[in-house]
Amino acid sequence: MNTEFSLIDTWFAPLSDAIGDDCALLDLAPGQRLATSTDTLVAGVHFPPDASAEQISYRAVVTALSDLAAAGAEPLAIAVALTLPAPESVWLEGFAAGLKDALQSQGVRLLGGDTTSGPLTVTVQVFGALPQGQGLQRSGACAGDGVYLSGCTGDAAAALTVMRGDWQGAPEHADYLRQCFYRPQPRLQLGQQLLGIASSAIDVSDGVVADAGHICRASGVGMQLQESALPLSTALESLADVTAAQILALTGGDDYQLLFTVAADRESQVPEGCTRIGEVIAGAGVSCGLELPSGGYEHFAAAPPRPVDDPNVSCEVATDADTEDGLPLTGVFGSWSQFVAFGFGSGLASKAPGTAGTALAVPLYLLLAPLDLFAYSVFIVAAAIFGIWVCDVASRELDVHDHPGIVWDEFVGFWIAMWALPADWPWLLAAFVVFRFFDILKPWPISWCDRRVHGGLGIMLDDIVAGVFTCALLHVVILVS
Ligand SMILES: Nc1ncnc2c1ncn2[C@@H]1O[C@H](COP(=O)(O)OP(=O)(O)O)[C@@H](O)[C@H]1O
Ligand SMILES: Cc1ncc(C[n+]2csc(CCOP(=O)(O)OP(=O)(O)O)c2C)c(N)n1
Ligand SMILES: [Mg+2]
Repeated sequence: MNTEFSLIDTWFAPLSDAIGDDCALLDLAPGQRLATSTDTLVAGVHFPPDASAEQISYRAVVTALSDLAAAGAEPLAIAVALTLPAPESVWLEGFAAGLKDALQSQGVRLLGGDTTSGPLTVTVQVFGALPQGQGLQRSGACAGDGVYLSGCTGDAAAALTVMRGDWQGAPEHADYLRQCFYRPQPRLQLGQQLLGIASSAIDVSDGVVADAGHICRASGVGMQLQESALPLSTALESLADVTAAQILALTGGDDYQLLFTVAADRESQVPEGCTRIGEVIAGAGVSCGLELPSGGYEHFAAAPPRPVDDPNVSCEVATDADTEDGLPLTGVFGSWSQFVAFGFGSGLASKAPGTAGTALAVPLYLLLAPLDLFAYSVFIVAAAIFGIWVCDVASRELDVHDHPGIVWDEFVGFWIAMWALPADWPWLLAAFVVFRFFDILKPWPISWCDRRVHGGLGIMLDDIVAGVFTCALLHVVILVS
């Protein structure tokens, strides 16, 4: 009978010489650093409920090890916590076989774990070693660095659609895609090779754009990605619509490739097989030629993005709306708050939406310029308070924080910049240039507002401060000249 302890003795103890005590002891060589990380997989959330036990355990181990790859650490050992509804021997045999396969193929020891009854859930903690003082992190990317991707993305997300029965288009690729989902290769060797080369790194679990966003937030930078540079597998290329394939490669998670940045003088050292897909820029957020309505997978998000419904036609992230250049128009114009937050459409510019929004703020300013200073001040305060609310509503509706197309903040920032300045062209031009300078380069404390303040206030505050700085600077110019 499979009770808790007999189950452990039967299925897990044979896989390890460290099992049996309250704690496992792991010796590290002198001068080494421990890298450790924990990840949980839940049936129905991380893998289809009908996945085999062998597929589940193998995938749980390799996806958890992927975090060591992202740190550049050498994998040493893992611990596995298993929650399962019933201790069925056949299932446990499969689970132990997948676990053994993963331990052997990845060269790690099983240190121990925990076994409980409940809904099927697998948690894997991984332990790795790094040379003293080294380790790749999400922070460290600098403007001018190249953005690189190891291998192809989008395949695991496409696999999910195949498994759901939503994609019949490419039966010859079905096995390849299933392998991508259930047996991703954690890029452990590549991660170690990147120590001393990459300025930042992350593994792609949530999706390229979402994970690029994690690097941007941790590093205080922005990224410009080129969708045409994305490597696509033959399976993904077989999608009739190349834009749908690119959106899948940008937003589909579960691929466990590495996304990393490299300073210009090290780019020649980037190992083969990695593709330059963009550049780190000053500012914040990730942009690309395609407007993506969602930033990738996030637990508890109102509607987690499902990659493809019918890839031969289009991509789900774009199918719930009439699209133009991949942008869901109903997503933007479906509510008046989005229409306003997107600067009456000016924020839809595919290049430099912030600058496009500021450009529209200029003629709007000319309409306001006849107001006396008191009325103008009241208007700006009202526009700022209204902006906090409307940007919050729009970003919640779109499920993207600080979408680059939201430019009401640029309107208000520019109007603040022009406060009490002469309404003629030299000053308009000066305010435009200086405001864009502050808003794009985000010197402290603008960068702090951008990263640390959230919601509608977070969207507005950095532009308000940039506007105040611009205004102050131009008034100093008036005083001294
Ligand atoms: N419940 C938690 N308690 C403590 N730290 C957590 C918890 N959940 C996530 N974290 C930490 O938050 C960070 C981001 O988590 P996550 O995005 O899941 O990373 P990853 O993609 O590498 O698994 C990691 O440093 C992780 O250790
Ligand atoms: C059945 C099923 N539906 C949807 C997905 C897609 N999915 C679920 S969680 C996730 C993101 C990665 O999981 P998370 O727990 O965030 O991993 P971490 O980033 O912590 O490594 C993705 C893309 C999936 N893997 N399986
Ligand atoms: Mg995690």
